[in-house]
Amino acid sequence: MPMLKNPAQKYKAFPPINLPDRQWPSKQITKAPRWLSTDLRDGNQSLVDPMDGEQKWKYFQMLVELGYKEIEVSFPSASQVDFDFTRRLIETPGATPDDVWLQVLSPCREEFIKRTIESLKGAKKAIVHLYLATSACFREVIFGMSEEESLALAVKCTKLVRSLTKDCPDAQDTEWAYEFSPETFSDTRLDFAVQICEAVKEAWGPTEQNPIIFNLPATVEMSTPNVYADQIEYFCRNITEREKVCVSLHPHNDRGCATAAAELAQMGGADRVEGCLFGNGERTGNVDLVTLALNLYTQGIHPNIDFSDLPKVIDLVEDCTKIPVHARAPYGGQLVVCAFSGSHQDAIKKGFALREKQGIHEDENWAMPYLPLDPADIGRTYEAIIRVNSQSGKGGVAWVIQRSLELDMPRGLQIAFSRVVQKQTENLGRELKPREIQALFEDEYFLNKPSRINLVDYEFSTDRSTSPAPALGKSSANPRRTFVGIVSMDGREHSIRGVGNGPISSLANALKCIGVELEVKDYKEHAVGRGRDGKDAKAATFIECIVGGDSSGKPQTVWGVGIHEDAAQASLIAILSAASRVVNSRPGTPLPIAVKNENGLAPVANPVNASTVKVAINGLEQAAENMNL
Ligand SMILES: CC(=O)SCCNC(=O)CCNC(=O)[C@H](O)C(C)(C)COP(=O)(O)OP(=O)(O)OC[C@H]1O[C@@H](n2cnc3c(N)ncnc32)[C@H](O)[C@@H]1OP(=O)(O)O
Ligand SMILES: CC(C)C(=O)C(=O)O
Repeated sequence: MPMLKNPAQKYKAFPPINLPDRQWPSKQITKAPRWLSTDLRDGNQSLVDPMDGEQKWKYFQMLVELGYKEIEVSFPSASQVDFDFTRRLIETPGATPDDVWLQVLSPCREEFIKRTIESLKGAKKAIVHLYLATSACFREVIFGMSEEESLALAVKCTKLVRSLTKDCPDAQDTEWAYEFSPETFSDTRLDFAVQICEAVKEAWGPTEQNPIIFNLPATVEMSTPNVYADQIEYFCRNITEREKVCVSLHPHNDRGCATAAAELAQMGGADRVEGCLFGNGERTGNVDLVTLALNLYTQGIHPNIDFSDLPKVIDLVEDCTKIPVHARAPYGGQLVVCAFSGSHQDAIKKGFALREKQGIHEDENWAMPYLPLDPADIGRTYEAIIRVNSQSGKGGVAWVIQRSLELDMPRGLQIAFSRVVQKQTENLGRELKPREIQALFEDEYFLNKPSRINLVDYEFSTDRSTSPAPALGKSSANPRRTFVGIVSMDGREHSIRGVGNGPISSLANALKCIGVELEVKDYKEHAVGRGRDGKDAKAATFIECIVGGDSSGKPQTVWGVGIHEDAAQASLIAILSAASRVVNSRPGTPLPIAVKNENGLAPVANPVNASTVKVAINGLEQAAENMNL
């Protein structure tokens, strides 16, 4: 059947509440409400496979650890599992902390109420919760009961609970509280909701110290959240002896507005909120207690619930409910602290850099583009924040390399490497994981494998008679340097020689002998790793080179990266990394090399083996001492 052309013939708009002097819109939430977790009741009753005793046990312990002080643990008259679970919580020494209230639910039926209260025998603190239909729809459809009959039943059952609990001489070991839910409050004539609660209040006889809980459920969410807030404010203003009443909310999420409804209704005067972690519960679920708590937290109000290790909570909830937390669920969803898109990544990276630069302590002043909460506060790692796919830009790639290798890439290198990543993400048609990006970087710049070109042995000499010329980062007073050495390329050794203003440029010049023409354009270095006393620190060098020209004759930019304990060696490695990339970019591998031995040095033909590599390293270490970059 198609959707109706005129839905008004079937569905009626929810009428607004006549409350012209409503106060809640200008109120602010300034403290955490009393929380009631109904994960083990409303959450559990809506699962495909309700939790068994062991799962409920684990879940209860987690709720206690998180800081919940009121927990609806069961519907004891419904099943033996629920009854036995309630008994286990009471009978197992230490299972229920002294400051935790066990709440149980029962319909307004005498035999069910008796069984329910039987399940609570010996509890330290217990809340008996009854519910009864009060809305016209529910009364008429479920019971065929008038308002008067409904009120009479509520009073009768409340008196029964009272006689079996706080008035019962045998039940004095327990501190009793009572909760009544007019169902569905949000669709009940407001004056009747107040009237039935007045009657129930009188029947129970609450005190200021032990107020009666009126839980006002949006059993089915039927209106915009402002209407619920109006209803709650109306109730709070009209119920008498307000100081003896705790007004509780129980929003469901049929319209997807449960969080907003709970927040606006607290502004309307409510004291307490019932819900489930990650919004589990009937149909679209109960209001999400995680969202509510962390919404408060990000307003600077501690919710009195500790979500420092949210991933652990998610694991247990998913394990017990068999319902995965949605990837986009507020705060907990896998993707909610991740940025894939370039501009988001760029903003977040800059935000973290600024925090570091300004020396802002991790516990202070959070002002981060796109991230309303510091992921570290809820046990989420920064590694997961920026993820790289084809929508990502240089900022995200740079973030990953920064966090994995501690390399602060120059902007030009970020741009160059992000093209490599982009190509790979498009080729694979998927996200690249940080370790894959790291591997791609190490591979691209020869950080974890030998370069195509390696130094076997070499030395520098200084020619003080040569007139000085400005060199990169050098004073013009520097003498000319000559590089003479042996490099291996694809297993063949070659003697090379070059001159320049310093070691970098003389090596670059020498590489012409093997057909690689590089002009060093820019050079940056920084320390990596902060070992004690800087001892374990390494130098990372980034060198930007201009290469002679591609087939169209256009000069190309090539970056090389070198990392070494010694800064001088790091820069030579960076040059070789750039040179190897030039060689790699040429068609055919290994290359037929046109060796230009312009200095008259004969190529050395023996291939590289382990011992020559060792010689190369020793040679580099020795040479470093003499180097003046
Ligand atoms: C909004 C909520 O979440 S309320 C909580 C809902 N949770 C549950 O229902 C889970 C546990 N429930 C159960 O195990 C069963 O429904 C039981 C044990 C409570 C009752 O089982 P049964 O007697 O077989 O009845 P059934 O499951 O068909 O429930 C409907 C009956 O409950 C009655 N009922 C519904 N709500 C209430 C209430 N608040 N007070 C009294 N009776 C009620 C209905 O009128 C109906 O009675 P009828 O059979 O005389 O017409
Ligand atoms: C029992 C009541 C509070 C309930 O679960 C509801 O109305 O949704």
